[in-house]
Amino acid sequence: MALKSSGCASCQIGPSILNSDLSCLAQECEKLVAAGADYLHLDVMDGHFVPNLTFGAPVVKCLRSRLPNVYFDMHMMVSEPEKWVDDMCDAGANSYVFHIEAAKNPVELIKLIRAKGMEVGIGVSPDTPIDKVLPFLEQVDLILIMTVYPGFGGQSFIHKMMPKIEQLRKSNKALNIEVDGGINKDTIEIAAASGANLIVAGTAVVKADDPKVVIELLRSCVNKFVVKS
Ligand SMILES: O=C(CO)[C@@H](O)[C@H](O)COP(=O)(O)O
Ligand SMILES: [Fe+2]
Repeated sequence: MALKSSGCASCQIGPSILNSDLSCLAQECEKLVAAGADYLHLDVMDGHFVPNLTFGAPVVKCLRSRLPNVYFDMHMMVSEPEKWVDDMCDAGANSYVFHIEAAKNPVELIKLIRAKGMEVGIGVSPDTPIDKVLPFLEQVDLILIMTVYPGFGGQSFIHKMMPKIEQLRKSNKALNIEVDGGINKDTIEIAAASGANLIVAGTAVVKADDPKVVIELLRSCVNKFVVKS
């Protein structure tokens, strides 16, 4: 799988492993892939940009050895995103999504990530206006719109982020717009109708009795809107 858009923003479902059983992460990842995940969304937190810690490149490297063909979408909730580009690339990351709030020089950072052969995304926290990323749309593979405050899984979806997604979709039909936070069977419709096509879902998928059913439900909902756009 690759995120690169080929003229239309196709639906892809990327479960977040943040709330899975971290004592057996590789099996949890394998389970999600078997359930139909298109990619895995890996949340890296540094305890500084966000008030939580998760994991870094060594864990990603171990997962890569167990899951050689799965796309790893790195959501880098870190204060110094330029610092981890090489390590994440060497560990086997496919995309590198930094937060606009943390980037001192977004243009240079985009170049650095591209030079390492990874796809590039920019994340936007809830309090950040969408205007901050508009200058970079042509240079990136995806924009990640946070629909919770970054830092923890299992939070409630913030509906008032939808105008950001609508504005992006209006400006570009082919842009990959990733939505992250509080996505479940009740919130997917509004996120998809607003224009999101890359769907991150943590709790709703990993805590489900049958993750496959939830992934299929999310996909069929998004596809209704992707086909129409
Ligand atoms: O980046 C984050 C949180 O900071 C997310 O990726 C969440 O981990 C998604 O989990 P749910 O909100 O779906 O439980
Ligand atoms: Fe995330």
